[in-house]
Amino acid sequence: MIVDIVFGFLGAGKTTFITRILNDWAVKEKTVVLVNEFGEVGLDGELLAMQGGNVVEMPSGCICCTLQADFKTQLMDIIDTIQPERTIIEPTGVATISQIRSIIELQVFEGAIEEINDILIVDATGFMDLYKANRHFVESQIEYANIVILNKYDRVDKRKAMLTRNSISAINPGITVLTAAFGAVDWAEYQLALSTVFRSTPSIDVERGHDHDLAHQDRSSSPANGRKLRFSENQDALGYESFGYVFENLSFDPESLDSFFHMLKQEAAGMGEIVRAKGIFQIGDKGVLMEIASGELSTQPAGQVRDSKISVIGKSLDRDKISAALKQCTTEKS
Ligand SMILES: Nc1nc2c(ncn2[C@@H]2O[C@H](COP(=O)(O)OP(=O)(O)OP(=O)(O)O)[C@@H](O)[C@H]2O)c(=O)[nH]1
Repeated sequence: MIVDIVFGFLGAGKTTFITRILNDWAVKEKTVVLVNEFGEVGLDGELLAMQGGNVVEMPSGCICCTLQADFKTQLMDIIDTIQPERTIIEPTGVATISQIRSIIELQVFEGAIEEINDILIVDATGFMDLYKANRHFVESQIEYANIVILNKYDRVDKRKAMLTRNSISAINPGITVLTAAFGAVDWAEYQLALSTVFRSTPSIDVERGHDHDLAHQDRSSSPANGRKLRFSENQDALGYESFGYVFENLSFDPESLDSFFHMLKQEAAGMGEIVRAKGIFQIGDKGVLMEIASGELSTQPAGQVRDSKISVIGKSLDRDKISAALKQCTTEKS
């Protein structure tokens, strides 16, 4: 089995790239996608399953620290029961890649896993700011990567693109950097880059990147507002906190939702510093996916939605304000 670890910061485009692998590269049948999300309220698994992917979800924790044992068991289970040719792992946007590698490289997987590819998705629009704010985290990601996909290339000018490329090369000289918009790489170029990777043990100090004692503390998980609204929250060592809601049997008003997401995006609205937000909502008999990533709001149809849900990640989140504003967007399902 080949294992592809598709990692990268929150909202960089990991799910978008994996969707490309499944749809454009025609590897769907023999591939399992193992998804681990930052917040307890996960959406990526559902979105990938909508694409017809064979998805295994590991929400509420991080496979690089709190869920290490579960991750090992899950991987063994996938190998024993599904026997795929390829397993694509999408860790949380704040995961430490070296910890994930150390599990996959355990003796118990010897013989079952022939190749491990570390594919880093970089958001070209936000890389320089992220690097300034979290230097060690970014350096460890780039030093561990076999290949970097510089995504969101459609949203940067030539100067910024060049600056970002140069910074990546300065951290890991010789690493292949492929550019992409919406994860669309040239598969021949991609495969060639992976086949020529020199697989050595990275020389980074793994303890630098991520404090595992502090990482992803689950602060509480309590039911709120009865049957219709389930609430959960989570905190990470990089300083990001997350919380989410699952809305059972509620429909949403599209205009109120649109205003809510516009407000969420503006720090001045007092809801906190939002790094990532994504939600799928039922609007009448339709579903809609609304997201904030790299400061951009996007909305697209999402097919049939079972339960509406939202996950918000950022700093200094005002949960009361956010949840009050969200409640204003709901309507009873007819
Ligand atoms: N303009 C632009 N938007 C993109 C591109 N790639 C992804 N997006 C959008 O960026 C947002 C985040 O993409 P995802 O693929 O969900 O990112 P992710 O890394 O899986 O996000 P998390 O799992 O939440 O960390 C979505 O709204 C995508 O449609 C791109 O190349 N250009």
